[in-house]
Amino acid sequence: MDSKYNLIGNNKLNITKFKIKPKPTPVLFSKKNGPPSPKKIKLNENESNKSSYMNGNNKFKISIQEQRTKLPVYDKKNKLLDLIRRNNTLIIMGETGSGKTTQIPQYINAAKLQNEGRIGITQPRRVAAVSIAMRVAQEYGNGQQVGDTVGYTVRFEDVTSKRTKIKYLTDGMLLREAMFDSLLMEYTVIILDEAHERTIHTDVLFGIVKTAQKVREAKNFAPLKILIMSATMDVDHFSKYFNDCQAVYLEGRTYPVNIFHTVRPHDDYQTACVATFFKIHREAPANQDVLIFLTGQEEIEAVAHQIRLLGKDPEVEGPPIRVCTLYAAQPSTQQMSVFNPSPENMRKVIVSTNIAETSVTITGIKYIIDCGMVKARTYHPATGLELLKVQRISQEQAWQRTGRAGRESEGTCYRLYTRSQFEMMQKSTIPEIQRANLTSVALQLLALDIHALFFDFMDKPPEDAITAAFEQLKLLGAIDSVESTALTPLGEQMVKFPLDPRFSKILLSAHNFGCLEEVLTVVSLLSVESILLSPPNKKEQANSVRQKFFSAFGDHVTLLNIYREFSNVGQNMRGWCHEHYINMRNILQAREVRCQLEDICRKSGMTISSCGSQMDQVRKCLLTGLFMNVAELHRDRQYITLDKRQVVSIHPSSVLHGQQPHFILFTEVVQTTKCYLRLLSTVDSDWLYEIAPDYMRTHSIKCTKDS
Ligand SMILES: Nc1ncnc2c1ncn2[C@@H]1O[C@H](COP(=O)(O)OP(=O)(O)OP(=O)(O)O)[C@@H](O)[C@H]1O
Repeated sequence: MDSKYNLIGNNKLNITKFKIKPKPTPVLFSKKNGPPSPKKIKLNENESNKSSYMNGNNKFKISIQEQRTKLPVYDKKNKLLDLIRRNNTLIIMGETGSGKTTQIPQYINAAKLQNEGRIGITQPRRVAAVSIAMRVAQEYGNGQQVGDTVGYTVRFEDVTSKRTKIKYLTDGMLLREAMFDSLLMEYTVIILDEAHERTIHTDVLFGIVKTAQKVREAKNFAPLKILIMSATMDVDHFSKYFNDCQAVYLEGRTYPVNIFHTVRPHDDYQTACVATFFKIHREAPANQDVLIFLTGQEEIEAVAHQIRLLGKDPEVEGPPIRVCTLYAAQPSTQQMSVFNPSPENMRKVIVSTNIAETSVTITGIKYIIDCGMVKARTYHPATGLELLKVQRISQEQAWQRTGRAGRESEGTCYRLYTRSQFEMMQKSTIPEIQRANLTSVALQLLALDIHALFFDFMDKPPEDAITAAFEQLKLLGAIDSVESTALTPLGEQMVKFPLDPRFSKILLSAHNFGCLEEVLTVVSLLSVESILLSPPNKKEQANSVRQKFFSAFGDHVTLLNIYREFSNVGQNMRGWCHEHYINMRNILQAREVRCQLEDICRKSGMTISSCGSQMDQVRKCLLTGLFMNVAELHRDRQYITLDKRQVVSIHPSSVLHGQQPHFILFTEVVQTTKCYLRLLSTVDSDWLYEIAPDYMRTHSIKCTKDS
C-alpha cells in the first residue's frame, strides 16, 4: 500500500479532502502492536501448522467443522479443559476471533464438565447473544436448531428448551434470573464473556456469581464454575478480585489486521468516514464488506444516507452498495438482518454504534472504519444530572473494533484518529458502575436482600452515587429509609418492570389518576429512540405537518397525540408515517414495548384505565416518578432545576421551545454547548406539594408563584 495516499481522488463527490497515512510501514496486528498480553500461563501448542490456512479467500472451500479446527483455541483444547477442570474460577484471555465465545462452551459440553447443569455465557448485548447462539447451533449441525442443545435468552425472548445445554444470554437477563434464584442453580458453569466491557450488569454479576459459588460450596450443592473471558482486560485486577484465581492466555490469532491512523486529527469524523468508505469502495473487489463505527442513531442515519446518495452517482466507481444500519433502538429483526450475506458482486457497508464492537462476527467484513468516538451515559451525583455525551473511546475499545476484522481472512482497520491521539486514549473504559445512576442497581440488589453499600464490587462506585440512589429509592417509595435492606410492597412491584425505577413508579401510580392506558404509551415512547424525524432540509415542513399534534402541555402529550392517531391508521401505516415524518421503525418498536409492559401490568393485577382527554392526569402521573426533574423559570428568564439549582435551557426540539412556562418537568438532559432539557411537560407548582410533599419538605424547596 502507498505510504501516503489521497483519500478522495474524486472531488465531484464534494467531500472535504483529507489525507490518511498508514504508519511508516503498515502495522500488522501482532502481539507487539496489539493489546498487551498478560504474563500468565501461555498455551501455545503446535502454532506452526497455522500458515496453511492464512488465506481467507479459501474460506468457502472449507467446511464449518474444518473452520473450527483452524481456530487458535483448537490446539489448546485439552490443556484448556484440564485447567477448567482443576480450577473453580479461571480467567481466559485470547485474541479477538480466536474462538473463545463459540468454541469453549462446546468443548466443555463435549467433555461433560457441566454435569447435569447448564453452561451460561453472558454477552453485554442481545445482538451478540442471538447471533452467536445461531452460529454455534449451526456448528453443531445434524439439523440442530437454536433452542435445542444451544439456545439464547434476551429481554422478552427465550429460545431454550429442556434439551438446552449451552445458553447464551445478556448480562441483564442473568441478573434478572439471579433475582429469582440468587444461587443460579440452573447453571454449573457460568462464563462472563467480554468482561472488559464492565457494564453495570456484569459488574453486579461478578459479585453475585462469586457469592453463589461460595454459598453452594458451603451448602454442599452442585459446584459452580466461573470463567471470565475477554481479549482485552486487566488480568491482575480481575484475578485479585476473584481470590487470586488462575489466568490463562491463549496465544495466536486467526488473521492479521493492518491498522492505519490518520495523519492529522479529524473533528468532522462523519465526513472522514464517508471519504474513507469511498476510498475503499473504489479500490476493493466486491463482496469485501465494510463496518463503520459511529456514535448514535442520528449520525448513523446521516452517514448511511450520504453513502446511499453518493453510491448512486454514476461517476462513482465500484460495485452496487447495500447500506445497513445497526443501533440499539432498532427492532431485533432489523438488527439481525445485517448478518445476511450480500448477493454476489455487491458491497455491504454496516454503519453501527458500539453495539457491534465486541463478540460479533459478521461474515464478509474485511474493512473497519473507526471514528474513535462513543456515546456514553454519565451521571453526576452532585448535580443529579445524567448526561449522554460523545467522548473518545478507550484503547481497549479501539482494539475490540479492530478485532471485528481478521476473523475470516486478513483485514484492514482505518482509525480516524492519529497515532498520538490513540496513545493518549485511556487504556480501559471507566466501568459503567462508576459513572452511572445507581438507582436501578440498588433496587435490584435490594430484591436480593443486599444493600449496595455492602456489596462486594470489583471497583466500588462513588459513595455519593450510592447515597443518591438510596435517597431516590426512598423518595420513590421503594424503601422506607435509606438504611433499609428491605423493599416496600411498592418497591417489590417496581422490580417486576424492566425499567428505570422512576418509570416503573409512574406506571404503578397510574391507577390513582385513572390513566394507565396513556402512561403506558408515554413510557413506551420514552423507552425507544425518537419517533420524530426532522431531516435538516425539511425541518419546517415536518413541524408544520405535525402541528396538529402539538400540545401546549408539552412533548409527552404531543407524543401521546401522535401515537393515538397512529393506532387508528390501520393498513396505510407506512404512508401515514412518511407523510408525518414519523420514524416507523421506532414507533413500531414502541408498540412492541407497550404490549410487553401492558402484559406485566395485567399480570400484576392492574386495571388498564383511561383518562380520555384529561391530560392533567397524565402530567400529574408523570410527576410521581419525575418530581426530581423539575425546573423553574426565574426573573432573568433562565430556568433553574429545583433539585440541584442547575442553570438549564429548553432544547430546541421541544414543542415548548420559545415559550416560557413557569414550571417544567423534564425527562432528560443533554449537554452540548449548554445543558438542555428534552421531552418536557408543563406542571403546576401545587402538584409538586400534592404529589411529592416529602421531597419538597426535605429539600426545603420553595416555589415562587405560578405566573
Ligand atoms: N457467524 C459467523 N460466521 C462465520 N464465521 C464465524 C461466525 N461466528 C464465528 N465465526 C468464526 O469463528 C471465529 C471465532 O469466533 P468467536 O466469537 O468464538 O471468537 P472470540 O475469541 O470469542 O472473539 P471476540 O473476543 O472478538 O469475542 C471467528 O473468528 C470466525 O472465524
